[in-house]
Amino acid sequence: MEEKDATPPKPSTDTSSDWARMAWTHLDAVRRRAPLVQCITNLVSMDIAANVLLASGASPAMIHSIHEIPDFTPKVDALYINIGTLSAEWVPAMEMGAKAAIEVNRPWVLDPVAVSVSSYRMEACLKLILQKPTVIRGNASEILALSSARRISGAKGADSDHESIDALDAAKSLAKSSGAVVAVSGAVDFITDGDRVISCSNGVQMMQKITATGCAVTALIAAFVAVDPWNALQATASALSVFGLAGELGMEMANGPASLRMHMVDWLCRLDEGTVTARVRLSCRS
Ligand SMILES: Nc1ncnc2c1ncn2[C@@H]1O[C@H](COP(=O)(O)OP(=O)(O)OP(=O)(O)O)[C@@H](O)[C@H]1O
Ligand SMILES: Cc1ncsc1CCO
Ligand SMILES: [Mg+2]
Repeated sequence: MEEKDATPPKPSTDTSSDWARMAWTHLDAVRRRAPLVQCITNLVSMDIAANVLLASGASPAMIHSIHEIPDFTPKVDALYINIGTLSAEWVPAMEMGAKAAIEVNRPWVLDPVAVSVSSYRMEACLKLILQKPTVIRGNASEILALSSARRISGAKGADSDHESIDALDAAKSLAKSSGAVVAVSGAVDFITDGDRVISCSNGVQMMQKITATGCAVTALIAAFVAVDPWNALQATASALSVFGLAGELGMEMANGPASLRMHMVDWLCRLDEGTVTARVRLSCRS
């Protein structure tokens, strides 16, 4: 990452236009500094996550072998861990990666995909959370389950069975118990550190019809937090809003989920200052 010490100026966040300006500042910093984001992520998400990171200006690396983590992870700007296609050989890599990132003071971000489907997954996640993730981003069902450390009935596989607002209290409580910023995605995204809550209303419903959009936005959060690690709450909100805005603009040109995916990635690359500052919809709730 170039200009390693140049963090974005801390934005004032009094009005919605200040929040939108903040989102632009973060996106601009990602483009200028091209943070290296290591992804230990599921097999479904690898392509879309890498393309979303590249289009946004970051540098993705899908590297997950325990034989490479000691050499590679200390050099990255952020680490992204996603348990979507968890199996026995991935767990040690995730634990080793999180430990390595923490040792060199790099942010790391967790996506607890389908945490409710098995005790194995829940236990793996709870153990990872002991390694102090900077951010946890999940859908409402995932955050509800993780916050209570219990599998919830009725939760589907990777998709949510709840509205994001239903998981807001759970998100606050998980943020307080884990020390992480917690983001719940959905029609409105909520981002909280346990006290403050930011809401983001960018995005379109059809984003749910593209597999691994949630995984991809968590990867993007890692890139945004890499350029502003001391303001993880704000950086996470910026990433969600920029991603949602790319979805809105993409939807204007799309015929369905497959073309939305393509246009969304194009828009992540094309977004300019005027569009971001005019169309990002972030606000402080608390
Ligand atoms: N109803 C909706 N309206 C607008 N945007 C939405 C809606 N539902 C989801 N999104 C957006 O889609 C993206 C993915 O969120 P979602 O909650 O679907 O993640 P997820 O369930 O973890 O996805 P996956 O596991 O498939 O990766 C987020 O950017 C979110 O803001
Ligand atoms: C569909 C699916 N199954 C495991 S991971 C994944 C991608 C969305 O989370
Ligand atoms: Mg998910």
